[in-house]
Amino acid sequence: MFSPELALLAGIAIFSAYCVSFMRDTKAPCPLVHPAFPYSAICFSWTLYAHIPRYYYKWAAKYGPIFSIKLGLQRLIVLSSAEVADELLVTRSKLYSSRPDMHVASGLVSDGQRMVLMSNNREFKIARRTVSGILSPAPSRKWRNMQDFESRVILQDLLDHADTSITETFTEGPNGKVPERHWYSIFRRYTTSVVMLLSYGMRMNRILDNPDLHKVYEVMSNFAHVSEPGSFLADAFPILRWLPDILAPWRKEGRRMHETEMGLWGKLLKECNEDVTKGAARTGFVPDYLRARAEAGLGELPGNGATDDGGWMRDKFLAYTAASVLEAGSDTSSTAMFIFILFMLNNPNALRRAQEEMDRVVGLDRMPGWEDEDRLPWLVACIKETLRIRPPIASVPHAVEEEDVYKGYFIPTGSIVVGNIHGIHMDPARYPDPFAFNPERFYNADKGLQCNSGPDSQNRSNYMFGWGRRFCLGKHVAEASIFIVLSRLVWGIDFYAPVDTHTGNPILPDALDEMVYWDGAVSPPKIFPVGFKPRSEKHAEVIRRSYEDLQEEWRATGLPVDVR
Ligand code: HEM
Repeated sequence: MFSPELALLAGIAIFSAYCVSFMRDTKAPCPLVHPAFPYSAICFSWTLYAHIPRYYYKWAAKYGPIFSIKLGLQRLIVLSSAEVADELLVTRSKLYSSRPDMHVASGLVSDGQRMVLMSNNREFKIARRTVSGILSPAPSRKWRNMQDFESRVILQDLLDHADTSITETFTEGPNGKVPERHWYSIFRRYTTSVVMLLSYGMRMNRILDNPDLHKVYEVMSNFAHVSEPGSFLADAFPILRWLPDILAPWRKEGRRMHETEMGLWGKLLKECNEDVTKGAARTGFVPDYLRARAEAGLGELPGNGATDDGGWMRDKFLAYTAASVLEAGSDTSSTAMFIFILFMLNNPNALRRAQEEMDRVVGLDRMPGWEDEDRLPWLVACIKETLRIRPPIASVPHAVEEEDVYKGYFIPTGSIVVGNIHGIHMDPARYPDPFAFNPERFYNADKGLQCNSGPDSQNRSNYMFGWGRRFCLGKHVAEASIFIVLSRLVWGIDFYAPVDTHTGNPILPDALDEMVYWDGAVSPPKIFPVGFKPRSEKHAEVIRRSYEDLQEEWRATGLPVDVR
């Protein structure tokens, strides 16, 4: 996204070098100013702009729980202690619940209809309320049936996959594309299928030769790319938005991407509406919504936004709200799973202890279920520690709707306020010896994964789901997925890294090395080879039988069987 703006770079680089500095304010004494800030020079190169989030937690260690950076005309305030983030993003959430103005990603690419990027306006509140209706604690349990089914598919897929990721050479595709035969694709199919089921009542029943799945990944990957901070100068310098088309290549590109997205999200909605009109028994957020809308006499409702009367979402708004659920729920959850596998391989004693606990509590004859969660405290502690030490999302931007003063710091309207999740998780006051992978800090025989991850601001084991009025809507679905998939993995599958034939050591990325992870809002580890085999013949038999039975269960629900 950098190249279309090259022509403008030279002049703007000089301007930005001037602009990139720690915040200077006139209204209040501003201890946020660090004139000696050594990183200003780095920011001279605009290409490094997008990489800034990876430095937040390091800067927090140096500059404290609240500091600010000025990037172009944007002011970024980074919150790196749980107390400060809770105070501003939760207690004062009335002021801090908007999103930064992303001209290209939100305005051009999403036509202003993408919920996750919306400011705290009427449309956003309508979307959030509607989506809560399917994702809050009670309704989210309804999807557990599908999470159970899809997690059984993962186990069979991993057995079939075996050493493929070790014996074949895989390289990461463009835009972080995952090769479809790599083991990452098995977990990604699961998470994408779960969100497709709950959004549209559709499943992704195959990985290979599945253009629909690839289309979803392509659109999600493009969107992730355009919504990264620093992708477009027009986001940071609003004056550029006035340039004519010939000098504003991002405009054409943004509109083109909007057409591509509507080719997917708009098409899914249209097909769903046709099914619902024909009386198909499809269930999920969108089909259920369309049925309710039709019953209210609004079968046809093209256009953007919501109706004045009743607040019914029009078609494009509905399509993008479902897209937001798909985008927010897919790669986030699979990233948590990849990170768990990486840390467990780096900490074999912790993994062994989790397997021993599993054998004691669950045994060989059946897979674990959610009812076992409270009886698997060591596994739960390992998952919690993984999510603490390397959250799938490192930071989230909110925007300030009205100026505010906090402990003498003046916070102007429009500032971007970043909840530095990774920084908070590395706060030694909260988590002593934060760089040590130590599940003991969460080991508690009485509590399951569901405990303490929010939104209760006083008592949280992690901050990966964000804060306040923008707190992740999919927390319950995500935690249920993470537990069911990882518990079944630990129960039934031995996973291992390839071994260096000369040294006899495992070939494994260092889970604590920053360079091992992709940049971006969601940052999974770069692909790495892992092999999978059943922990015993008995485990293999249970997995195979469960997979065969499952095909009948899919038929009974009217959903397509797995195709391999
Ligand atoms: C491990 C998995 C997940 C993580 C780490 C995660 C994390 C987050 C974070 C950090 C935010 C922004 C919070 C803020 O601005 O303060 C968010 C928002 C959101 N998440 Fe999740 N999420 C996950 C899974 C899911 C799932 C499975 C779904 C849906 C089924 C989902 C739906 C959403 C939605 C719709 C939003 C937008 C909320 C808004 O803008 O108001 N997430 N998530």
